[in-house]
Amino acid sequence: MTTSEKTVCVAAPAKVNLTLHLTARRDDGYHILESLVVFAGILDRITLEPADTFSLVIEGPQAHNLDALNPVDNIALRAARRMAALAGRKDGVRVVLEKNIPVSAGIGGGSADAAAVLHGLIRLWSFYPTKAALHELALGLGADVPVCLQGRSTIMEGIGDILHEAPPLPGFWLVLANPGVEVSTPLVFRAHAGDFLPPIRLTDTPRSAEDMAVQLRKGRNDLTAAAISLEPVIGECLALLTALPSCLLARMSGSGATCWALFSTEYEARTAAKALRTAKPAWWVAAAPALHTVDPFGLADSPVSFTGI
Ligand SMILES: C[C@](O)(CO)[C@H](O)COP(=O)(O)OP(=O)(O)OC[C@H]1O[C@@H](n2ccc(N)nc2=O)[C@H](O)[C@@H]1O
Ligand SMILES: Nc1ncnc2c1ncn2[C@@H]1O[C@H](COP(=O)(O)OP(=O)(O)OP(=O)(O)O)[C@@H](O)[C@H]1O
Repeated sequence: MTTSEKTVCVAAPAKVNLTLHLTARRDDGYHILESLVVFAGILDRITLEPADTFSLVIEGPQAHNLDALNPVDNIALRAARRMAALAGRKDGVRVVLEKNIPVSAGIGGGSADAAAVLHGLIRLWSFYPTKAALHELALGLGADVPVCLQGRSTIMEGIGDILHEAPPLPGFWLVLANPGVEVSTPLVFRAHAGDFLPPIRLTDTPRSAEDMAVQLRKGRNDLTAAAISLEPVIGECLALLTALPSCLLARMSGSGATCWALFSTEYEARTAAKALRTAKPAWWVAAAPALHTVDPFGLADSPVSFTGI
């Protein structure tokens, strides 16, 4: 655990939607969805230090993509302020964010950061809100924050607020590829044609990565066509991932543009990632294991870099 007397270090792993079925649109514009979510060993890292005021420092390979954002609008800082309000605290916290996850990429980087801040402040402040209060705070920050807070393979329903434990899943590896375009989640939802089909769930507990891929193949990401209509390069990304040797299945995550390819082994995933990096040197490409249960403090301490490089 990277917790000294004065600082807490927390991991914020990327979220990956293995399926994303939209089943309805609410009057307020939000969509009812059903999604099988896992986490991948690609992380932002957050360090929290006690301070009189709230401040944020962003570093790491993806930091420049947040340069234009006013720090007070950063979801990590918003999460900290709301937690302080819930705790009735008058002091602040200094947040250091190591940004490794691409921004506006469909793999929940901001949501993961927010969830990590909440975990970290619970520890730093020894403040234990009720489960209901914490869930409400998380959902108020964004639809993906509750699942990130949960930090384990989950079937997500409602607008992202209803969470069920996923069936036991096998170990597997992912290659994540982002073709270098930021995609706005609201714009992708808006571009969705509005046809709703029933969700396709895993029928049996998958015995292997291959078995899981066979079952997932019947499932969908219902935002794919909308995202491709906004950024056609996502179609190319999916085609290249699908064609990688040993790839069992490729799909888009969330509202894109990041797509994933599923592999049985680390060796296959790393070999495929290397080939894709050679073909597309300007893209962000990472090989990562699926993490079925996230220990946000233990993972932050991991000697493995988990930064996607
Ligand atoms: C698409 C997913 O990434 C799947 O995991 C999430 O549902 C999106 O989660 P998120 O980025 O945390 O979403 P929010 O920040 O709450 O919402 C951004 C925008 O996405 C759209 N949105 C989001 C979630 C949802 N269930 N229905 C929606 O229509 C809304 O237009 C909303 O204004
Ligand atoms: N800490 C943060 N990390 C990333 N984006 C942030 C952060 N704070 C605020 N944002 C803003 O949030 C928006 C969405 O960013 P994020 O990287 O979370 O998108 P995403 O991966 O598509 O999320 P999701 O998959 O949950 O829809 C961007 O406009 C970005 O400027």
